[in-house]
This record gives sequence, structure tokens and C-alpha cells, in this order.
Amino acid sequence: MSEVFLHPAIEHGIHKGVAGFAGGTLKCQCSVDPVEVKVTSNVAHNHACGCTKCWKPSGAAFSVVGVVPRDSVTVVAHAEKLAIVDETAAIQRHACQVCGAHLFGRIENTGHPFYGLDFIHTELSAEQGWEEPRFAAFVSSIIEGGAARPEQMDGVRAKLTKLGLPPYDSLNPPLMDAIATHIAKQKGIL
Ligand SMILES: N[C@@H](CCC(=O)N[C@@H](CSCO)C(=O)NCC(=O)O)C(=O)O
Ligand SMILES: [Zn+2]
Ligand SMILES: [Zn+2]
Repeated sequence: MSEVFLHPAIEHGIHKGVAGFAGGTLKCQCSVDPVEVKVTSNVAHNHACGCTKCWKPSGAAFSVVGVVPRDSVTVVAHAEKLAIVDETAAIQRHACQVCGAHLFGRIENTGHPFYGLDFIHTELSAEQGWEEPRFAAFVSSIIEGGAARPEQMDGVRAKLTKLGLPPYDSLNPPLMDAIATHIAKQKGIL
């Protein structure tokens, strides 16, 4: 199997974001009548994600995905092309039915630890300045998705580490702690 191509925005080095950057417009990959989504916030917790559910550009083993407040997200063109990929998933990904790009992923369960946040792919925006990806999540999942063989994983993790993206097989410790804290509060333990 050929070498694992991570993602166009990370494979050859990461561009740092710009302080104070306040959003942009995401466009799907259709050359005609693209879906457009206005985002009036910078992205947070931006990361490479190897899971099988996040949208990846063609040939990439990872997606690059982060979160914004859901009230900062508005579909401004061609909403009729959007459909939810999997209604049963925790993150309902609204994708263009023509080109397949995911414009935003929304959590409708008010009890979910990340309720209130939408997941977006900043590469769908022409604006520069979005906060850069800072870690890699669900790295082992790229085996599940068929992008890597198990024996390639040491190399993948070494490459991510060198790029400044510490690799994890779930989310990173701050996000895992936030999830656990939310659950402990729901149970009345905290
Ligand atoms: N091995 C599975 C893991 C999928 C998974 O749990 N993905 C996370 C992170 S997505 C963005 O970081 C998640 O929260 N999923 C909920 C959902 O996708 O609805 C796999 O690879 O499929
Ligand atoms: Zn499209
Ligand atoms: Zn994912």
C-alpha cells in the first residue's frame, strides 16, 4: 500500500491562524450553484480526525474539523442541496447531495456534552486565518476506514507528531475531560 496521505492542509505543514479572525463563508465543492454557509466565529478545537464519519477530501486519510457556536452558522445559498447523512448519529452532518462535502455537523441532543456547537471544515472557506488544527483524533480509525494498514500506523503517528499534531485514538485530553465532567455532572457526582 502506498504512503498514507494525511490531508492537503496538513501533509506539507500547517499554516497558523490569525488572532482575532472572526469567520468566513464555507462553500461546497460544486462548480455550479454551490451551497454556501456563513460562519461568524473563528473555529475552536480544530483537529485532524481519522474517524469514518467526518468528511475527508478525496485521497485524504483524515478530515480537518473543528467547532463553532451553532448560532454563528447560517446557510445563505442552496440549502435545497443539503441533506443529513445519518439522522441517528450524535453529530448530524448536513452534506451537499451533489458533491458530498459536509457543510456543518449539528448536535440536536440537548444532553450531549457538545450541544450548542456545530462541526465545520474550514478548508471549505477561501478566507485565511482560521485557527489551525492542533491535534489528531481517532487516529486508529483510519484502519477502519481503509486508509492505512496496521503496520503503517507507527509512521502515521510519527508524521503527525512531527507536524505538531499530537496523535490520540479518541479526542485530546482537554476534550475527553470536558466530556467526562459533563457526564459526572449529569450523574450528580460533581
Ligand atoms: N471508530 C469510530 C469513532 C467515531 C467517533 O466516535 N467520532 C467522534 C469524533 S468526530 C469529530 O471529532 C464522534 O464524536 N462521533 C459522533 C458522530 O460521529 O456522530 C469511527 O471511526 O467511526
Ligand atoms: Zn456541492
Ligand atoms: Zn470525526
